[in-house]
Amino acid sequence: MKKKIAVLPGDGIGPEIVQGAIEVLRVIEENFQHEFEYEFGNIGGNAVDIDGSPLPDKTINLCKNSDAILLGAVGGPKWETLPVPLRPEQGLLKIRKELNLFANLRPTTYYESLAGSSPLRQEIIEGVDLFVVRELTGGIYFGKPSERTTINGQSGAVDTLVYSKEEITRVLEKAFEIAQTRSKKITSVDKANVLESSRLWRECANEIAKKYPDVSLEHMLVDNAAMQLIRNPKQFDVIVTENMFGDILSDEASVLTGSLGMLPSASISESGPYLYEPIHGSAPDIAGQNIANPLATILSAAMLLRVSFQLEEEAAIIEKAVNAVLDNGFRTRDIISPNTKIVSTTEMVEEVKKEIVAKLANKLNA
Ligand SMILES: NC(=O)c1ccc[n+]([C@@H]2O[C@H](COP(=O)([O-])OP(=O)(O)OC[C@H]3O[C@@H](n4cnc5c(N)ncnc54)[C@H](O)[C@@H]3O)[C@@H](O)[C@H]2O)c1
Ligand SMILES: CC(C)[C@H](C(=O)O)[C@@H](O)C(=O)O
Ligand SMILES: [Mg+2]
Repeated sequence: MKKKIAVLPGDGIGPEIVQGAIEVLRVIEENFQHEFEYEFGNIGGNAVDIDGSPLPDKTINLCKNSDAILLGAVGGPKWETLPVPLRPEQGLLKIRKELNLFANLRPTTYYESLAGSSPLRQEIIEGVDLFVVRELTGGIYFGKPSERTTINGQSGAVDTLVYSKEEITRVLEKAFEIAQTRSKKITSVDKANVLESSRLWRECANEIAKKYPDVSLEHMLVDNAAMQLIRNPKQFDVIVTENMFGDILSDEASVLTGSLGMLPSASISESGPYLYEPIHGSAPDIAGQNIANPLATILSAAMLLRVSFQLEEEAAIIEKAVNAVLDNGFRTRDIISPNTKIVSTTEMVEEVKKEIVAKLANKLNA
């Protein structure tokens, strides 16, 4: 099968981790007789430098004409003082909006061998398996006005949190569908004690819940949810929430697995193409040193195979290989713990590739 993947490495550690994920995809191609075509595009700060825009038209066209998109991360100090339209993050927000990627799926899985890398006690995180569904194209990230202004003669600023019923409903529907395939429990997170948009969100959730009688719905205020995620994360299965709450809670959830460098994501629309990226950023503090953890991006590539290309076996073998590499004690610095072996980004990628090949050989010999 020939499929086209748009590859947007972005900034900071983006190119290093995306390179790793592509190498893993190539091993899958060779061993499963697939053919993927990779076409590269600029996004973020590098696109500002090269094309004068954080999301050039040619990148949008490339994405629209591909079967799936793999993205690294954008941003960095170099571009922080640019005018808003030229900020790297604007490129990311715009591609999400252009492709109508309204639901961002962020699974958080417990890895037994990483228990020692989490600041939380093993009994708290053991067996955690939660799935954040984050609304991605609405809310305070996109509401207008968003600008500097004058308030009572003083300089001020305004951002606008706005949601239509349709925007809320479609992401909630998606979350209920996902919950039906898992343990049939949803926690809808909001701030309905304060925000009108959250009260609408809660109403919509209650309405949709009637269509899914097999799924149990609970509501939780976001401040409590942030605390419960650390106190007792195993109470959660699917968490559905609006854009900014989902951004914050999913970074928090990554601590349960041991590191931000472990969490993949898929951003989906009604029609595709879908976009896959790690949940972390461009990590300027460690960029260019070959020490970043490539596993979140490799796991994002696995999600791409599963969700966009329906290649379940191929996705699963990548995930199993990642597990095995961790079990074998290989660690980038962010997940180091006693009695493990520190490896570089490229060495970690090599270990994952070796494990995939070894697993396939074992299967053949079985
Ligand atoms: N999706 C994206 O492209 C995305 C997401 C978040 C932040 N950003 C951007 O990234 C830049 C840096 O933001 P930040 O520092 O707040 O967040 P960040 O996620 O880049 O980094 C936070 C911390 O986690 C570490 N980290 C992140 N990914 C890692 C990995 N794969 N391996 C090892 N350590 C890792 C970093 O070294 C840093 O200490 C900003 O410009 C921000 O806007 C982009
Ligand atoms: C870089 C930023 C715009 C982005 C977001 O807030 O969505 C990031 O934090 C993420 O989680 O993908
Ligand atoms: Mg984020």
